Amino acid sequence: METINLTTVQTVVRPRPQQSHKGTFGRVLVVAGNQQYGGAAILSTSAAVYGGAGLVTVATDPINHPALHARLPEAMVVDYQSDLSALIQQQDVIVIGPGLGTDDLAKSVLQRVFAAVLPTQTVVVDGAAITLIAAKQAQVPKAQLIWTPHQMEWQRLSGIVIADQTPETNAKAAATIPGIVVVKSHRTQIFGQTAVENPGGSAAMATGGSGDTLTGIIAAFVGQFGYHDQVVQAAVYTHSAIADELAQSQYVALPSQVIAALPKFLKTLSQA
Ligand SMILES: NC(=O)C1=CN([C@@H]2O[C@H](COP(=O)(O)OP(=O)(O)OC[C@H]3O[C@@H](n4cnc5c(N)ncnc54)[C@H](O)[C@@H]3O)[C@@H](O)[C@H]2O)[C@@H](O)CC1
Ligand SMILES: Nc1ncnc2c1ncn2[C@@H]1O[C@H](COP(=O)(O)OP(=O)(O)O)[C@@H](O)[C@H]1O
Ligand SMILES: [Mg+2]
Repeated sequence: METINLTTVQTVVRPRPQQSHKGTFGRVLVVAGNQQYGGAAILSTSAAVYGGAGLVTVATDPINHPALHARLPEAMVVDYQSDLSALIQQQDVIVIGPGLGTDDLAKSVLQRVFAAVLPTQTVVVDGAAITLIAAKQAQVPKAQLIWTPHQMEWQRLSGIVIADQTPETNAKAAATIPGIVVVKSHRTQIFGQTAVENPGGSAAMATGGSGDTLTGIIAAFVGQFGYHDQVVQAAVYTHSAIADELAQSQYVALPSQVIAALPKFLKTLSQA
């Protein structure tokens, strides 16, 4: 399997056009975070903001609102149980699933969001959203989809047990699923028009919230650079390349540190 190539990443992340405004760089809605997993909502939303998305809103449980306002004043915050349909219409990218849970409330949020999504929008389907779809608790929406399962979620979605997940079996299963599939592991594989493996990342990333963070980076990249294989590849590469830099001097690469490093890393990439 070919690996993600740095030249591709540099082609995606270009300097920002000066004649621009916040609307130029994508509107992102993150639907995430139940009462237990507010951190997942904070990480995904922060990664979208620090990854350069122009306007970011998070729909989450009200218990998470004060923390979000305090940690991330750039983001707008709404109750995920409110009617989100008008808000959804305004978005370019919707992330759904990080820390959403799999109870009835999560199901109802997921079903209502999917019912409002437009075919021209990109939906990043992660975590609990994948688990619920795999359990046939929600239908796959007609949209530009990006799936980000870890190996256990991929097992649920594809039916391939982790021990049997190889580039060949994964590619075959991904071909039956609409959109781009990012099978996350210690060597993440990305299946779209092309199939590539991410050469980066390490055990320093094996800590809760790493995947939540990736969803926000992907959303920010699609919001700025469009829905393409190469854009998703660039997001996966960026996530692990920053963690690799941190891991040179740290035992763990904390997701919030990866997020904090995004603006500088992207500036350097854009100047290459
Ligand atoms: N701060 C927070 O609020 C956090 C919230 N989280 C949320 O918690 C929910 C449950 O997520 P989990 O992923 O823990 O639960 P899951 O039940 O989906 O999967 C975790 C299980 O899969 C196993 N596994 C095997 N291979 C794996 C691989 N390559 N990568 C990851 N796991 C692998 C793990 O050992 C574990 O037993 C998600 O919605 C997630 O977004 C987590 O992201 C942790 C942090
Ligand atoms: N040992 C490892 N080597 C490389 N990357 C890893 C390793 N462990 C985890 N990662 C990366 O960290 C992320 C974990 O995602 P996920 O399990 O969904 O995390 P969470 O749901 O806790 O946020 C993925 O991008 C995965 O590729
Ligand atoms: Mg996850």
